[in-house]
Amino acid sequence: MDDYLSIAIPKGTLYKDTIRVLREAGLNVDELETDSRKLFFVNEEDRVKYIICRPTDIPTFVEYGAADLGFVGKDTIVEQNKDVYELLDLKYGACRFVVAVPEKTAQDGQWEQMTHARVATKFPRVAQNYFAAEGKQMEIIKLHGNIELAPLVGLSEMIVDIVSTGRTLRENNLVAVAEIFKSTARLIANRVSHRLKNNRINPLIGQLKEVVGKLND
Ligand SMILES: Nc1ncnc2c1ncn2[C@@H]1O[C@H](COP(=O)(O)OP(=O)(O)OP(=O)(O)O)[C@@H](O)[C@H]1O
Ligand SMILES: O=P(O)(O)OC[C@H]1O[C@H](OP(=O)(O)OP(=O)(O)O)[C@H](O)[C@@H]1O
Repeated sequence: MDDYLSIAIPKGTLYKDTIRVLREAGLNVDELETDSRKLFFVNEEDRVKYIICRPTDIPTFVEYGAADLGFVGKDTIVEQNKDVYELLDLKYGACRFVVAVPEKTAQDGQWEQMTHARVATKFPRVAQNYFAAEGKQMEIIKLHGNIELAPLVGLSEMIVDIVSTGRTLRENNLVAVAEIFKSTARLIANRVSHRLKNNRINPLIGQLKEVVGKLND
């Protein structure tokens, strides 16, 4: 194990806020702000390696130790249930897991009687656990995106998905009928790195805590 700290950064929705908190925590992230297609950067001065990943792959990189640390949504952590250590709630990337149904189904209360409906989702474990706890045996249909499409075209009766502003649901005539849990971005660590690189990781956690505290004042 070398003395570099490797950090997995999610592309997409969480990218900008992640870069921002790292910069404010004192790291030089200039290279990550260029319009580049490079997926791996090394900053020799900070002795940090940056790995640019798909958000859903972050827990895998961290679990295997390809990255010591990762930034990822709580939704993804819960869904994947990997053997990683959750260190910090970063507060940004706020969204909610909901069950949503077509407006009409919500209005006539039909969805509450449904015990064997089809549920489209990107998060089968979350959906399965939720409905099991409700005593409902739904058929979970795994999709990889644009989940809101499923009820519109008859693929499913309902969906389990994350909602932030609610715009996507509204524009597709869907209504949230139950909240499963709230999610924000988290800092996760590989279990071995967390022990062996604590001299690098602990100061960064301290800095990040301060940054997150300030951003939420
Ligand atoms: N609309 C949103 N508002 C706030 N946070 C969101 C929103 N959508 C997603 N997130 C958060 O950002 C994380 C990454 O979402 P993003 O849409 O960038 O990637 P993805 O398409 O889900 O991942 P992948 O490309 O690996 O399938 C989510 O897991 C969630 O925590
Ligand atoms: O409430 P809103 O602010 O409209 O945001 C919610 C949307 O954001 C996420 O989609 P994402 O952009 O991750 O795309 P995806 O459908 O491919 O997962 C989520 O799956 C919703 O579709």
